[in-house]
Amino acid sequence: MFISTENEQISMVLDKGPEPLKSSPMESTLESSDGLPPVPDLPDSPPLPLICTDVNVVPEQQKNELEQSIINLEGEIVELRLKKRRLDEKRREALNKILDIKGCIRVFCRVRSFLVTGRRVIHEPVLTELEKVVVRSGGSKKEFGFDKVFNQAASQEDVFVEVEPILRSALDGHNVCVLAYGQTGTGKTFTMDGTSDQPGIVPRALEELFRQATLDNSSSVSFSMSMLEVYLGSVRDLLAPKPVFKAYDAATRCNLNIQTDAKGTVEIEGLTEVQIPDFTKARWWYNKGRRVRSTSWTNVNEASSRSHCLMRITIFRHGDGLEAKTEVSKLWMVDLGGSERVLKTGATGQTLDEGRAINLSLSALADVIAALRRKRGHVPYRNSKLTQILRDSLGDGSKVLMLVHASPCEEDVGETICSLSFAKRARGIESKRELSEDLKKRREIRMAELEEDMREAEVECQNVRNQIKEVESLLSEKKKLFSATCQSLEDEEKSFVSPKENLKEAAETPKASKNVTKRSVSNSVPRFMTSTVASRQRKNAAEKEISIRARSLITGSRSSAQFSCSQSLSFLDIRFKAMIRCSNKKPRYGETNTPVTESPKGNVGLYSKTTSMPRNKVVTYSDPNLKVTLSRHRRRMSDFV
Ligand SMILES: Nc1ncnc2c1ncn2[C@@H]1O[C@H](COP(=O)(O)OP(=O)(O)OP(=O)(O)O)[C@@H](O)[C@H]1O
Repeated sequence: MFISTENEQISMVLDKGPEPLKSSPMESTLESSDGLPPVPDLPDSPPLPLICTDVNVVPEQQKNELEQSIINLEGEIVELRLKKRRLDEKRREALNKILDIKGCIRVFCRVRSFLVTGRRVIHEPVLTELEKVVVRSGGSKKEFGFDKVFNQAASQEDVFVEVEPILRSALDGHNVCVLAYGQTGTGKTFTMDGTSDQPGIVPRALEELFRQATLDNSSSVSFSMSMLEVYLGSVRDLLAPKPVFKAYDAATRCNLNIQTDAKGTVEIEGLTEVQIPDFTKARWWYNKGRRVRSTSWTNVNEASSRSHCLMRITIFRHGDGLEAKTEVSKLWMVDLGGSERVLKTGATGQTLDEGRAINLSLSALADVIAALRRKRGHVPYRNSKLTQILRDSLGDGSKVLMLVHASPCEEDVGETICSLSFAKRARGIESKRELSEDLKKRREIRMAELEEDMREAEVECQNVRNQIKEVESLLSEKKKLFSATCQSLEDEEKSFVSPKENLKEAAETPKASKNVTKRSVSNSVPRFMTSTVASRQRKNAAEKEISIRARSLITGSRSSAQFSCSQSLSFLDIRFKAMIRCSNKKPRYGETNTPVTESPKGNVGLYSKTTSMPRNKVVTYSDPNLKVTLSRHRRRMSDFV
């Protein structure tokens, strides 16, 4: 029976039980090159079907096919990346338009919950609606509009959901600034940092950034982090190495220089910038910076932040093969110092100075935002360190999100009104309250359309990303297969020794073969494993015997070729193979082969196909019947050996 395994590209002939097999007629007419008689023709045997595959041509053809499919797959990847880029641009555009409609400076309000103080809450002066806060004080009522209001029951998750789109904008290449503003003790630090069980915006944002970055496999995104505080009008590096801090005291606080280049890009001289390869590392650096931040006890908050704490994430978006340039954007997350009436906090001495400095810089921030809102030519960035640092992230093309915090308590009403008025100024003409109902409606419809476009582009983009992943993995498989095929061809070229040469080698004098053995062995094994004179003689004797027996096998005189148990003849022995090949008149590399046959009595026939297989070719059989037959075949061979 002939079985051709498609994958391995080999043909094998297996015995047909007791029925005698006949070698091919063509084979019987061929004369052995070394003068050995040809294998006798068996006239009674039925002619066998012949399936021959030239193993020497197949790898070459396979190599060419693989090469072509690699080229095709690479082309497919390029096209998919282009498509992904177009979809990404579509999504970015839609998001940008949404943010523009919503306003480049968005203002949210969060009203803190009542703290457990033991005091009974008699009157609640602050009422919240979806986009409105109403404050009642001394018989009067004041209303403040916002883009979004978070009431006392709002969770950290609720807040983050609204902040997330602006993070996407930062990843898309815009400079973004998220600011927490409000009176001391209203929950700015709680919103930004949170606690271990209720993480705030910063840890969530870091996690989200890394999540988004891993989604996009075609362009690589990397992040670096810096942290600083603006304390008493000077800039202090929160991630600086320790020795700097040891020498650090009130008089010699680090005062880093702020530089602005011709393009308006801000750089802070000497500010530590650390690479953050993953979320864990980012969190570690962030906690390190937080621990260094200046806080002190006040009447209002026992761990009151006495400075503005700024964290900068620099986003580097390295383009794929098609777009080599790197886009850089900044995401600032700022926990501003508490706006407070210094007398109320009971501050004296240095704490009083800290309060004044905070208020001064907050006022400068309010001026900058007001100037931007009015689109004035001159924006007073230089009035404070805070506004100098944020210069390139507050102006044109940037997105600003201000979270104003308010206290729900009666005794804080005055401060609450101050904070909400600040927010109102910041919102300015962006406020929807100034728009007519009709215009508001049209804007909402447009935003809904854009949001739909964005979602569609996102889903499509994800599909394309998945497709790219699939094609890339297929490509890598093909490449592996290709290099294996090349290697196999190379090995075949190297290992191919013509039958004549083999026979010649086998018949050579012990001296000559000794040299060959010595050379090859000494190159590959340790010295103690090299052959001795006695072992070489034994080997030569065995080789001669192999040669004689193989000849007798070929001529059918099996009885005269009994192998002793102590001598082993490898089925793959190159000389043995060469002789068999020769006796079959096996054509040379690249020519058509003679099929394998096995003699009816279970003894050896010819196996020319297997002998010419590339050495590293792994043959597998998926057909269980074939496995059984092959193992029987192998057993016979070992019986013979
Ligand atoms: N939404 C909230 N839910 C529960 N607790 C809150 C909330 N907001 C603030 N707190 C608690 O109120 C206290 C003061 O909050 P936090 O320190 O965040 O205020 P702050 O505005 O940062 O003050 P400062 O300006 O003095 O630093 C903290 O104990 C905090 O846990």
